[in-house]
Amino acid sequence: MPIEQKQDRIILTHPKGSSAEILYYGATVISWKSVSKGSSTEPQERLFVSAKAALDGSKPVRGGIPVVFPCFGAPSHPEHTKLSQHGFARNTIWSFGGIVLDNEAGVSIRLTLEPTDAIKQVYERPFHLAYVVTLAEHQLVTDLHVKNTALSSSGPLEFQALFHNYIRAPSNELFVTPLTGVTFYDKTEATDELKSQPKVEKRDKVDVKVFTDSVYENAPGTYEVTWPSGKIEVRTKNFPNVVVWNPQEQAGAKIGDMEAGGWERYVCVEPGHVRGFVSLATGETWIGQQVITVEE
Ligand SMILES: O=P(O)(O)OC[C@H]1O[C@H](O)[C@H](O)[C@@H](O)[C@@H]1O
Repeated sequence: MPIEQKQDRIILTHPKGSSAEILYYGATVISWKSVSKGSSTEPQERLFVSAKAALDGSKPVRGGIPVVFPCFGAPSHPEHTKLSQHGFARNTIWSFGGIVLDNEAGVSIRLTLEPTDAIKQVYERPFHLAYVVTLAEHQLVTDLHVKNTALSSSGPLEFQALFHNYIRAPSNELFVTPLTGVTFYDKTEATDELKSQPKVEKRDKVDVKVFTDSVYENAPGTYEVTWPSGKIEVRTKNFPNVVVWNPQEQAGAKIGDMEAGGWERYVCVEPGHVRGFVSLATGETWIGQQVITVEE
């Protein structure tokens, strides 16, 4: 069955062998298996999920593709003061919104989220989110549609959004490109003042062999993660920023739901709009998209 609805998740299966699993909790993609382009080997897992990750809805999933909305990191907007880090989209149960495609070009479903009672306690703005996950032979596509459903008198909806991709790859052997010359903010710095000082990326190939938490500003929008035996491309629309994060042991050992040495098995390459806010007029819809492709 190409689209199987279980109690807590949806499983997509493509006729050419790839598959994906999406939890209703957080609309979190927790598995994407795809074959390599030139080989007939079994489909391989392309995302990292910590063996210690909670998948029961008790906390955001440590791995896969959590959806970050409406704030990235600690809240900085006056309307977000009661929100927790990375907002509520990643720790709320979404609803099934239907099958979008079911053929060889793509197997695709939609999940939706509107303010729940719990969200209304901490966030006053009305909104409608639709998240479409599409599986192709060598590709996974995710689209987030944000609609401002408020009355016209309420002013624009201001939000941040990001796809927190945990890409499975050996972190000490990989490079993220092309980021040369791009301005970034280094969240590994010790003080807020240093964190807010722009730096310019001088490396042709960005590695994550040391604790890395960099927010690139006017980023090119298409990224490659390359390691000796593999390559993944992340192509994006409407996301001017990208975050590259790997805690290495220095910060990773302090993360309660990180498996031992987990930081050696992934890099987070997170396309988003997180410097400043998207400003969305009443009745309008904003769409952010990524296309992740296996290139080896
Ligand atoms: O632990 P979490 O709330 O899931 O956040 C995990 C990480 O997300 C992003 O990559 C941020 O840039 C990091 O600063 C943060 O540590």
